[in-house]
Amino acid sequence: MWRRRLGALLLRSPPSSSSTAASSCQHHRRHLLPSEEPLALNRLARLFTSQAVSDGGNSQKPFIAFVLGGPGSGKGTQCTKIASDFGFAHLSAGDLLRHEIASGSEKGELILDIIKEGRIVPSEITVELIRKAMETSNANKVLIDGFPRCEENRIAFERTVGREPDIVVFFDCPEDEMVKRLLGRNQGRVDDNIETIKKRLEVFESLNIPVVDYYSSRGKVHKINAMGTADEIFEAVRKLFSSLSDWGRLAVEKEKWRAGTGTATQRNPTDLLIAEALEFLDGKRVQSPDCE
Ligand SMILES: Nc1ncnc2c1ncn2[C@@H]1O[C@H](COP(=O)(O)OP(=O)(O)O)[C@@H](O)[C@H]1O
Ligand SMILES: Nc1ccn([C@@H]2O[C@H](COP(=O)(O)OP(=O)(O)O)[C@@H](O)[C@H]2O)c(=O)n1
Ligand SMILES: [Mg+2]
Repeated sequence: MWRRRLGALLLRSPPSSSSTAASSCQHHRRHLLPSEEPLALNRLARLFTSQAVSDGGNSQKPFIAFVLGGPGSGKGTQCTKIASDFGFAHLSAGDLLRHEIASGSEKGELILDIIKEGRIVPSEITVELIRKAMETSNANKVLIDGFPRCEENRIAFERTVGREPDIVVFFDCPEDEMVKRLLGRNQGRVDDNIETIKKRLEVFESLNIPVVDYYSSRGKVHKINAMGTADEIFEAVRKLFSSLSDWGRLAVEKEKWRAGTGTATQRNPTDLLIAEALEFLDGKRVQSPDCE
């Protein structure tokens, strides 16, 4: 039985319902470059797991996922679900900016004017809000929702925080669907009107898609088709994060095994299981007679 379960786990391909941007992109095909290097899944998964089991959230180096997509593509909705099922802190750049407006600060007035016009707030303001929120949350896994919106955002983040994200999740949604969702959002937002929405869509195409292309060329983008119900979309999202978590556990076992717990003569069923995982992770096909 354990063998059958292991076989099923091992033979499952790496994230399947999402895809790296190199594969078909229904709504933004023309923008996305093929990945220059494949996503280093083992390394990524190991990092995901080691952060997930780190000691009480004191890690200095959280696992960072940027969550991108056009306005109304469902970033916020999906982030809430990921945070609740996978233990991420959810930092929404837009929410941080709106809190700053609500605080009545001088900066808040400038931010309000920019948001009303659908433009992008200066990077130093947004990056500083995100940096503080990361520090305060002290989380070991962080979703940064709606950021970076432009190359300037991206460069400012990487300079200030000193690193790139571990993955980028991109919600791919057709424009007419985004407009429909935004007009129905009904949260009293100053920017959910048709005039500002048009401007936001232009800004998305001209400034945000280049950021997706950049991370795509770095092999970091997982594209999710954002059409369907929120629950259907979350099934694809769940598979992506579950794969990272499953593969991460196997990678940890591999390291333990390599550290010397199993020799050929001492193998018990657990050692065999780990040996199979080892072979698979090393890129060899596992002979698993209990599975098809
Ligand atoms: N899959 C979906 N189908 C229909 N409506 C959705 C879906 N996902 C989110 N929504 C709704 O669309 C609006 C925009 O979603 P939101 O998560 O705020 O998107 P974003 O953060 O990308 O702007 C919200 O009113 C939300 O309830
Ligand atoms: N990185 C960011 C994120 C948001 N913003 C501003 O905040 C507005 C709302 O962002 P948001 O992420 O809440 O919007 P949605 O895409 O979720 O609808 C954007 O249109 C920008 O004006 C920004 O300037 N820089
Ligand atoms: Mg949002």
